[in-house]
Amino acid sequence: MEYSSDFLSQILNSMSEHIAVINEAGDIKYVNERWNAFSSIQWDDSYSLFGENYLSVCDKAALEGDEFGEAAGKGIRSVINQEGSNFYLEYPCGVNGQQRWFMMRVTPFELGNKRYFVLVHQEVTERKLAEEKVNALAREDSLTELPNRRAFDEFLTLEWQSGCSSNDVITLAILDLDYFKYLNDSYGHQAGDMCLIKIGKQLREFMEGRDGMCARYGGEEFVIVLKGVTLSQAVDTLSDLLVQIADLKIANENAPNNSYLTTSIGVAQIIPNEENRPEDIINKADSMLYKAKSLGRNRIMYSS
Ligand SMILES: Nc1nc2c(ncn2[C@@H]2O[C@H](COP(=O)(O)OP(=O)(O)OP(=O)(O)O)[C@@H](O)[C@H]2O)c(=O)[nH]1
Repeated sequence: MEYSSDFLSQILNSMSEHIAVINEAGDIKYVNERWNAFSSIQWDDSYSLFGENYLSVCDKAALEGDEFGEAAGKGIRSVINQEGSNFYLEYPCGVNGQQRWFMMRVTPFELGNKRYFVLVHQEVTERKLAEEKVNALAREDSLTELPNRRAFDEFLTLEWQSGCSSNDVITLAILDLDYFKYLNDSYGHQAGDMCLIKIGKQLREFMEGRDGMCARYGGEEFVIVLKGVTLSQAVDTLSDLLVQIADLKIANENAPNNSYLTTSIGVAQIIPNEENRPEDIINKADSMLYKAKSLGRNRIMYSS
């Protein structure tokens, strides 16, 4: 069955993707209506790039510091030079002041001994936003809405990497609520949950204006990373936090040490280097926490 060029062009124009075809030199030889419509929103009514060289457009963007322009130019050239059979790239694009995401796919074809390349730009904003949401949820503790252990591990690993070159000291505090089991047993799991939410709020407030992060490490354990502070500054400020938590006067009347909830804190400080690892500061702070617990709780112990 033969198709007229009108028939084929109607099909291409009915597609929601923005389609352009370039030759081996990168010259744009065809664009569909969606491409034109999108170009007119992005630039102006008359400009569609038709007749221009797409590789030059990418190179120009790259020169202006656009990393996606650079990646697009490299990827398209890799297909033209037959280093890869196809290429795709997801990239952000501001449209009417809104951030949108697109995926560009490059696929080659041959016609009359000439090689051409189809560039298909498909909008993927909805999927990208959904992915961002899932990623954010995977790093958040659903009860306290604090970053969770995964987020903390990622943060500490990144800080360690940058600390290895900057030689900046990292302070880690591990907080463990005292006799929390008694609180649960006395007032129920629901009350325990409410208490963890309150502690989460307190830690968020504590971190305001400070460089670092706090997270729920698990159960009734929380972590705080502080940057740019000396050990004595960290101990002073964390001692205040210890008092603030006690001042919440969360009832824990059956606890062996106090009639309201207290916390124990272990603090450690390390300058990251090639020989040490994030686990080292965790282990150090953890052993300080153990010491604080064994010395009677409701206290802070630290190690440089
Ligand atoms: N309500 C509530 N309880 C939790 C949650 N996660 C952990 N817990 C409770 O936290 C308690 C921790 O108990 P333990 O590890 O014995 O520690 P503790 O009673 O705080 O005693 P010390 O740490 O030795 O001072 C357990 O009763 C857990 O069930 C949570 O998300 N919600």
